[in-house]
Amino acid sequence: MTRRHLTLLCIAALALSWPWLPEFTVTLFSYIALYSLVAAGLVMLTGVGGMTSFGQAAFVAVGAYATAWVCTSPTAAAALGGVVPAPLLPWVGLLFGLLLTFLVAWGLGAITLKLSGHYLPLCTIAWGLSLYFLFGNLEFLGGQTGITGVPALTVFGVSLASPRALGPLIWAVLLLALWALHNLLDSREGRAVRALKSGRVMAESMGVDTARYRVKVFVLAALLAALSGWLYAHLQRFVNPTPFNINIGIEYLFMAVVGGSGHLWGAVLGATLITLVKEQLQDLLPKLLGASGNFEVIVFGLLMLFVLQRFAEGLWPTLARVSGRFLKPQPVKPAKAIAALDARTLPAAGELLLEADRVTKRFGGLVANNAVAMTLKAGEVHALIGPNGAGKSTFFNMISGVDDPTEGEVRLLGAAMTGKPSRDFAARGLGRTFQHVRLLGNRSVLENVALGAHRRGHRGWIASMLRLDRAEEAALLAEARRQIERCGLGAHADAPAASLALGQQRVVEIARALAGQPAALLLDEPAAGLRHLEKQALAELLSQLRAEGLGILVVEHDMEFVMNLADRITVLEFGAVIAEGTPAQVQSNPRVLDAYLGGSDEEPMAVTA
Ligand SMILES: Nc1ncnc2c1ncn2[C@@H]1O[C@H](COP(=O)(O)OP(=O)(O)OP(=O)(O)O)[C@@H](O)[C@H]1O
Repeated sequence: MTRRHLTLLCIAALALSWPWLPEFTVTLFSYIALYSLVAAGLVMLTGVGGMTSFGQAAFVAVGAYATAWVCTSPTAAAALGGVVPAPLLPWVGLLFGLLLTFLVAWGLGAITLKLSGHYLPLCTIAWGLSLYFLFGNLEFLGGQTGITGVPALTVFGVSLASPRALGPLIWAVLLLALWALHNLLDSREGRAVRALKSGRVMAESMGVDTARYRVKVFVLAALLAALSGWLYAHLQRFVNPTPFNINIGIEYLFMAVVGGSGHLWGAVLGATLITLVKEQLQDLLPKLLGASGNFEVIVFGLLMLFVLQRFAEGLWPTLARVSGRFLKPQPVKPAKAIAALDARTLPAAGELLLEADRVTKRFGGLVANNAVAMTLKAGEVHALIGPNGAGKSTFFNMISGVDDPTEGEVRLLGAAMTGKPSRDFAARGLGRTFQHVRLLGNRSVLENVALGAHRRGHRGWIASMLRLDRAEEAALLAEARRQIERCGLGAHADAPAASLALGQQRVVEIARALAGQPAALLLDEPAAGLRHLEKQALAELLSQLRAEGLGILVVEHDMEFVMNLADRITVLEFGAVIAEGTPAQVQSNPRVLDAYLGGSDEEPMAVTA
């Protein structure tokens, strides 16, 4: 039995037993599905996208209040001109709620998602509280009393007035949402969302518009919360502000984190556990202690501490590991059609790729780069060397769009790039690696490398969710596998990136850059951490890429590696270029010897040719 079979079996068991389950259990299961829907949005936002939100309860409220108002308010009835039949009003409420949520979430996201660190979670608390108090204070929404008389949902003339009747719809919505989210995560767009967690610089360098993706994930999570709110309003048949306060927002986050915030099924597991444990504690503790009070909150808090201490990634990964021992792996179906990916015509050897024209960078009074001029041509390896603190990384940032020069200009394939973000550099043909490896450690090498080809595909979120992107996805994965094999890591393609040695991870970064089909490749200390034979293999790979016409700029401390590989070398000291030329010219340059050895009388640079 595979994991998919087990999932289908559980769903079938729940569906078949539904008519015979006690009323109380049916209600409990319906609420579990409602909570799971919000928690699944939080998995996408927090676990996958790396943005913590305590304020999701407010979006549940938007969905719930929107439909309650549309279905009960005379103003809404007048606005609809009395033409919408009563059974259709909840569906108008759904559309209205989703639209409102979309606008509110887009607005809030555009303002707050630029914040990093603890500022973003604090902001989510702030707007979570604001929206909660807003609902409680608006007269037309019934103030603290709320709105009563919310009608039951009607589907094809059948009234879903009881939890037993509405529950199957709630579960169907949840399962459909999980299916769509699973598909999204298993796609080019999902990889881009995952990349958000490892920081703006890496994702942007792969061509991902991080600001846009952050807002999109935020809106998606908010829409799922609003959908839950809509179902909640028609299950409960009244709404008031209490279930949408900040405590509940924190509880939703707990559900995602306890279940496993990086896993969609973790949301369902977390929602189930927390709902059941709370329920049991509320019953059990007063009996045990012989007094009434909110004791369950105290025990609940302690249980949370225990779970998070023992299972930092939530319970789902452990459950999946244990169950994996008894389940067969899911067979991988080969994709039917291979779509063509975007391909660029690479410049001819000798053509100018990258040009830094008197690039200066000042940090306050410190001049990290002082009018640095440098070029990179197709079909050459150009090395940038210099002692620690010489300004190499700063320059690397200038020519890759991570930072803007204070003065001077950077041109890529003839286009002025100053002030443009890294993703525009990637789009124009620049691939790069990082001094400190930036991979998605728990994703496979294949997925990491496929991220490098992000810009070469086009299918969007909806196509990904509906699995209409399979041909393109197969092409992206095939391209990633080709680059992995080209870099000599074929045997590791399906292993998690973090399981590889550091040297191999650096090569994975090169494969990832190559997947974007760059014309210019910038490598930040590619030989660091590599053993002798690995360095030889890397040098061979880079020589081969040079022969194919790529222009390669290497920032490197390993002089033997540089001198044996580079065609030209630029030497930086105190932010300025002190020498430029062939390895032989640079090795015999007195200023270079001075910079490295503190005096030209000393031994020449320890380099073997
Ligand atoms: N964001 C920053 N703010 C202030 N100073 C900075 C910043 N980034 C770099 N510097 C300073 O600029 C100078 C050049 O640093 P940079 O990291 O570019 O050198 P490097 O040649 O890459 O050094 P290493 O080989 O050790 O990586 C250093 O004095 C550094 O302290």
